[in-house]
Amino acid sequence: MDDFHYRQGQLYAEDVNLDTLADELGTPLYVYSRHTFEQHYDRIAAAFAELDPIICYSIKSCGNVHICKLLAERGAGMDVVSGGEIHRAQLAGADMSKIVYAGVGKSDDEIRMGIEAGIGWFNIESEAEFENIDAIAKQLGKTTRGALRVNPDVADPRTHAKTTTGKKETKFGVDIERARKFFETYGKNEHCRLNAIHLHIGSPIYSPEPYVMAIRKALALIDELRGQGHEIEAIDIGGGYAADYEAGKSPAYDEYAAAIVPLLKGKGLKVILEPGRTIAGNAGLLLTEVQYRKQGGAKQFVIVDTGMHHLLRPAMYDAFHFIWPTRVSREHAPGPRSESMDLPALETVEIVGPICETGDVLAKARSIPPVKRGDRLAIFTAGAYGMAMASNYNAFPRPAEVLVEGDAYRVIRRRETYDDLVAAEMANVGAN
Ligand SMILES: Cc1ncc(COP(=O)(O)O)c(C=O)c1O
Ligand SMILES: N[C@@H](CCCC[NH3+])C(=O)O
Repeated sequence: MDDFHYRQGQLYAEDVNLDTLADELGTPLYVYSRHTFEQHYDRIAAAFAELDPIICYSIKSCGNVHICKLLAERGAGMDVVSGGEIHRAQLAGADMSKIVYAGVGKSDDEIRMGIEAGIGWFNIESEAEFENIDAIAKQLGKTTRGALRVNPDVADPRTHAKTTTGKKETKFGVDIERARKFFETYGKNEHCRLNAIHLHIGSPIYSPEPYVMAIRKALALIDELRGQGHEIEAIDIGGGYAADYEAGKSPAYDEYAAAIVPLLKGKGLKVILEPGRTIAGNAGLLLTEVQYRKQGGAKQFVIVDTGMHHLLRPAMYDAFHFIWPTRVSREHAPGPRSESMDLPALETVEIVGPICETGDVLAKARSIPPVKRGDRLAIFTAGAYGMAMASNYNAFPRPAEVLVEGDAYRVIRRRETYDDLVAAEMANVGAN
């Protein structure tokens, strides 16, 4: 059974009734299922088991320390993109040798932090960055490892322009031609040993084909480099595996694995994966309460107590999130989650938040069962890039996060207060 499911018309996370939870903890509230996190991690590990990969959970998708900890305890490494994420991984007790660190703008302090922590690989995005890492390692009297991020110039046509990273014209990585020169120039440097290739082509990638094309290009490059005497130990194939925003739209892990594993088997390469969304997406939802109803022209607005400040994806990428009340009548017990649900007595509404932006829309022209002030709605598949991208815009405190474990739950991040909003500003108040 899905960990988020309806029983007699009431929404549960595992064995916890979400209306009762909202009565206790208030809304807006991010709710995660521990079981879903564990299942997703275990399933992706099982699908790729033949390769014995390092699965580096991409912290940026949902970085709560408690979540990182439960995945680290299952053996996950971590994919990080900043010093702050290294800090989170350290607090979660992750094995530092299983940390990969990507990002085009790593600062000197962050590089030092990574080297001193003993991370597995820096995923290197440019020549200037490589030189800097090598120089800093030398100053510290240490060695580290580098994986060159190669931009294979492939993309999934269904991936939003703002989240595709595998095309030539993005800021990420270097193209294959430059990669050859990169190894020629830096392949023998000692302080940062360049011995791996990194790919990350975008997110979400809805079919295995773009991975296959990218990996084929990377393997051809690795053959060439090995032919020239370079030792290549690892290939990091990145993240991007889809989550079920709408039922049945994303491939199962086995489908990705069936296409990818045969390409990489027996190649003498340590394989690294960086899944984020596919582990966290369906493991979380955002609970919200209807504040008001309002008519505007021909539109019926349902105004809720959350919005783009807590879940930016609809405003930023026109992303679809299935939204449904926490209490429904039998006829509205949700069937397949999709944009076009053919059920009786639905109402077409705009679900909007309280932010002073016209773009603060969670769902446009969406059919849902009729709701009134005080009813609660669940915004599904919000575990990835939900709380992680939340802000305090308009000085709204961010929601609490709660982790459900069977019939129990733990608040893993308390709700912010108004004092939290100004805490970092208070030190010098009155000092000028
Ligand atoms: C380098 C890198 N690795 C991994 C990920 C995780 O992607 P996803 O959450 O889609 O698996 C991202 C984000 O897209 C990324 O930039
Ligand atoms: N943040 C994005 C995707 C980009 C992932 C980071 N490279 C999302 O919500 O879907």
